[in-house]
Amino acid sequence: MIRFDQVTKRYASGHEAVHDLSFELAAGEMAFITGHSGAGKSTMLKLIGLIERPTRGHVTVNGQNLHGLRRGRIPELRRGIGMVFQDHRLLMDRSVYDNVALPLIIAGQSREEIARRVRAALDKVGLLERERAEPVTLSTGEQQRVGIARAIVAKPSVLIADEPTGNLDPQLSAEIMQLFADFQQVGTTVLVASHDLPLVKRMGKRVLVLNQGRLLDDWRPGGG
Ligand SMILES: Nc1ncnc2c1ncn2[C@@H]1O[C@H](COP(=O)(O)OP(=O)(O)OP(=O)(O)O)[C@@H](O)[C@H]1O
Repeated sequence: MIRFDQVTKRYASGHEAVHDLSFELAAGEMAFITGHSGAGKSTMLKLIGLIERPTRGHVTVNGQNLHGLRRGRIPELRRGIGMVFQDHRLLMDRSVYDNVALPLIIAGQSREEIARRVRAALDKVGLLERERAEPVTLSTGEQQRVGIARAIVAKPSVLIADEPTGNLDPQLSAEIMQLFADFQQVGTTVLVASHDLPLVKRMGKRVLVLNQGRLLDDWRPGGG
């Protein structure tokens, strides 16, 4: 689960990117964040991953209030959160397998466990056959799938994604969004920031609309 209680984020520049934002995403729920460029979407996701801290208010992830979370406990929190970025941030000189294995290596898992989990993650994103490939030899859509496999390989209970389809054509974008919906089906809490309003609407999930850092609308399927 993810909860924001009256969260404001003012950057050192003085710019208020998020203003008095409150919402809750229940465990296993999926939502999109949409809004104009600069509306605060990335900032919201950064607050969840503790890449940024709020100026005011509280962010709670999986029942844990991040306010006052000691630095030493941040890695543990991050293990429970899978993050996907538009530019996927893959290591281009490593194989697909090594890229996906990275979070598990950092977590100190055994080789056998890593092999089992990496293959399960690659299987979920349809790239099992490409584990030895280098990311440069893959298409943009496939590279994004590797980024998603890396995000979910440690079985996080929360998955957040920032414009994961930004560079993809409509067909590939729809497939990637469906992949996120599939992770929700198995119980993951999923929050995806996207500009692509037509695609977001087609997915039929909850939509949080941001405008200048404020929550303008909280649309739920079925009008609930
Ligand atoms: N580190 C920073 N320092 C100062 N201002 C920032 C910083 N990061 C973001 N901002 C500003 O905060 C506002 C919100 O930015 P944010 O990246 O959260 O928006 P966004 O909705 O994700 O935009 P986009 O769709 O263009 O990625 C913008 O005006 C941006 O310039």
